[in-house]
Amino acid sequence: MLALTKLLGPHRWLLLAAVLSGIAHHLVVLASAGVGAWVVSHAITGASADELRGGLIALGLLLPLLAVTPWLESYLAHVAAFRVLADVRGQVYAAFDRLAPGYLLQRRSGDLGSAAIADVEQLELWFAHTLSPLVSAATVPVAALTALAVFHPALALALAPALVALALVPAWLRRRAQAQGAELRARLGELNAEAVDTIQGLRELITSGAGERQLDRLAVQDGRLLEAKLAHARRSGLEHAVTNALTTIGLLAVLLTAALLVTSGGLAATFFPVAVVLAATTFAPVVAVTDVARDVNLVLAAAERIMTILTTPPPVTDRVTTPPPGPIEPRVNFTNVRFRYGPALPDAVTDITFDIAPGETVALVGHSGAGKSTCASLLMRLWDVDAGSITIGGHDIRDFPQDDLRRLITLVPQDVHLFDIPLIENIRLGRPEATRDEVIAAARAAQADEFIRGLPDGYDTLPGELGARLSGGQRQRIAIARAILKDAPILIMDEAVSNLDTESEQEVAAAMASVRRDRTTLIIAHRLSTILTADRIVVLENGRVAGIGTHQELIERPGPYTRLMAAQLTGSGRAWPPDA
Ligand SMILES: Nc1ncnc2c1ncn2[C@@H]1O[C@H](COP(=O)(O)OP(=O)(O)OP(=O)(O)O)[C@@H](O)[C@H]1O
Repeated sequence: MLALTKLLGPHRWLLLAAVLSGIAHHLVVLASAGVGAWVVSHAITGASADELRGGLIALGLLLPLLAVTPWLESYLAHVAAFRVLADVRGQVYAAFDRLAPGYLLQRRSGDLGSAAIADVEQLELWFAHTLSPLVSAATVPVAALTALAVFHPALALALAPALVALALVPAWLRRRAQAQGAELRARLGELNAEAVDTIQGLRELITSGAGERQLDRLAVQDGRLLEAKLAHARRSGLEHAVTNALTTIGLLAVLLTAALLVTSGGLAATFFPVAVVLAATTFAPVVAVTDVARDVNLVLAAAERIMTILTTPPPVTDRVTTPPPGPIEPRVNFTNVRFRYGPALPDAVTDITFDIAPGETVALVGHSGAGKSTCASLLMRLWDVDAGSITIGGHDIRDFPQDDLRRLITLVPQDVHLFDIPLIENIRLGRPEATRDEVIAAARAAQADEFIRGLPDGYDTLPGELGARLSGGQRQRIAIARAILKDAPILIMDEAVSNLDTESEQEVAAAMASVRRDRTTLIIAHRLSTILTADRIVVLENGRVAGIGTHQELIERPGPYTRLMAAQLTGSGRAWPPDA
């Protein structure tokens, strides 16, 4: 609950105004019901118009408030809630940005989507529909009990046990409710993740004939969610039944006590309806809050998931605010770098030492899991090294603010993500202020201009409309165009592993040659043709450097490189030596 108030931020005053309007509303209901019952009971016992005037005037004043206060409460609570929701969503996206990708890689994208959208939406229930009724439920009965005690203390005493019992119901079921709330939100997150996974992997599922099995997995997740919902509904139903029973018992107790008091002369008969109406009205805010409070466990679970994201420390933090002075020479040095992904995990890379001279292209090669991507991630400072150092132009990369470091480096990933905005904007992500002509020039250099012009709307085509119609090679050329446009002095390329057709491969190779020109380049290389065009090759084996040199130097020494080449050539069915 404390976490929820922390999320309020500057909107707490608006919510306080909503809460005060809610209290005012319930007090007005209480007062008008009491006064109304008083007027009616006096009217039927023959009171004169003069005697009724005070009550009627009070009713006349109370009626407009009866309409205005609930409207005000609902309006202010919703405005506050929607503003808080927008703020929290912004904080969650900012946290994703801060935590990417170290934390995000460990969570499934559907589950994160669920946290960013559904969990945040769930907070509306708390801010717009629960907080104000909760405060009213705590204050209004006290006022009603006081009013009843003024008529006769026995009436207040008759009502009090039911009210106390009602307040205890949520506490009685709290632990069960909390566990169910956490379970339900987690199951929903899992189902979301499974659904997103299924949609993203549709092509693989269809081509591998595994669609049915995936549907079964989805059904299992769905079943788990259903079970969690049923458990939640059972507890919620029990709470509802107990609340109803206690309300009825409380009302009967007041009725009975009032009747006994009237017959024994302890209470004027005209106050009998007033007492009963007051007692009935007292229960309204309590019942209203137990109604919404039944789902508060869901809100608390959602808030906890959100707070986990907001409070997770980022994998890297800036230790400086300004970059080193002067021009930075694009020379990269890895010196005795060691890194592991978690305290309980083995080293992913150990004692890595190599350098890339300005304008040089170094290819990182090695078996899957050898540590190639880890080296590239460390250079981009997605994680910090555990030992050793990485420098650019002689400056430790930790001595650059992250934004400045990432301006020096551009990445062409294996599988480029295209946003559903026109292709021209997708390329422009490399440099948002670039003109259309500059974008087209970059696309031309990346061998992407021709195929883009061939699309229905050319550069204005939306990738979403194309579905999966852009090939891997075409996507990669768009990423290369982005990189050319960004024009950073250091380039990291993660070459696609999947096979491109020969034509596509030649076009990608030409695009790569164009983007590499005059840039310090680190390529995670998978293709022989790429390896052969590198100035030098760094061979990684089990997270360690197993050889550095030109292709010629490396093939002259039988070792990890020759084994790797032999394995690759056997796989591709090509003859050895490759450069023959
Ligand atoms: N996010 C991660 N969390 C934990 N371990 C990881 C993570 N990423 C990589 N590893 C581990 O670190 C080691 C190096 O992996 P890395 O991805 O750098 O290899 P790679 O040579 O790039 O492989 P590939 O060619 O298959 O991408 C491997 O043992 C891998 O299992």
